Amino acid sequence: MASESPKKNWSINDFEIGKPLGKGKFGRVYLARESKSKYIVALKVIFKEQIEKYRLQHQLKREMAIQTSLRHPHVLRLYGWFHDAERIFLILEYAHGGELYGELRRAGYLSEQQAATLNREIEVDFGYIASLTHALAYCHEKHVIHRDIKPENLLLDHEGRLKIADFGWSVQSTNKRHTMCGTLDYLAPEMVENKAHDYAVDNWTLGVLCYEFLYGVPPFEADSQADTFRRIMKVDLTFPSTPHVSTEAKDLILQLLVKDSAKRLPLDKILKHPWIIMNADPNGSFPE
Ligand SMILES: COCCOc1ccc2cc1OCC(=O)N(C)CCCNCc1c[nH]c3ncnc(c13)N2
Repeated sequence: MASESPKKNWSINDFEIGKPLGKGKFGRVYLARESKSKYIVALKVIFKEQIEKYRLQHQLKREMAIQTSLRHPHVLRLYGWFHDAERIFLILEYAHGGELYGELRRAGYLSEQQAATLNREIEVDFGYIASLTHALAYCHEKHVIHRDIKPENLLLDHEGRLKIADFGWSVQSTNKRHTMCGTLDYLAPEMVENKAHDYAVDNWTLGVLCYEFLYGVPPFEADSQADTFRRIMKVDLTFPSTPHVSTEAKDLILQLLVKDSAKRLPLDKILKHPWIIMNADPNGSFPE
């Protein structure tokens, strides 16, 4: 849409607003249609008062500049934005399948194929960990660390392909970062300690998500944030004795949930890990 047409000064009058798609920390997301082209989009409405209250103007500007510049099949497109007196509107690619979170909660946990590389139902290779790894490798190449990957920021398109949304906490990494952000469950030890951190925080989060896809709960879940904090700092990781999780899956998780960020399995090695290979399409089509 916006990528075809010349840059336009959009306004809310250019869109017909549809059903709400969900509510995030700073705004709601709506289904919407651009009136002339009938192009379906998601419109995220953020109240300026909220952004000003938490002094997040610069962060939001950085997030929008980052997400506009990213072009990857597993990164949700930000086509453009506009604002009025009270609100900022983000014009986004619409993910018809909604949040991966919903699918995980409905299923309880995912099969190893779906989590790793392949979803047999649609015979299309876009398993979540492989897709996420490709998307993160692309972001890291562009010096972007996401830092806030969690199931509610992972969306599914109409074919069930994963799309990462909400780069709200992402940063252009020039040097080690010192900003505290996000919920604790998915944060690496160096993040929860608010220490210097770099790209490897996203590798840690991949390990957390891999565990949660397979067991249905994040690895360091606890009754209080303080206890989650303690479990992350100790890397207090246990694997429930369930038959459906292979030794290879546990090996990959153990190679990602490593306290020393320099020792976490690099993204290119994840795609060559036996668990990814053994779950790849038996017809040999390797993950993208
Ligand atoms: C600063 O903001 C940067 C952009 O953040 C987002 C862009 C698009 C989003 C969600 C984003 O942030 C997270 C958030 O607002 N929620 C968790 C609540 C809504 C969940 N979306 C549900 C949803 C369903 N089909 C969709 N198609 C496209 N985008 C969607 C959704 N959501």
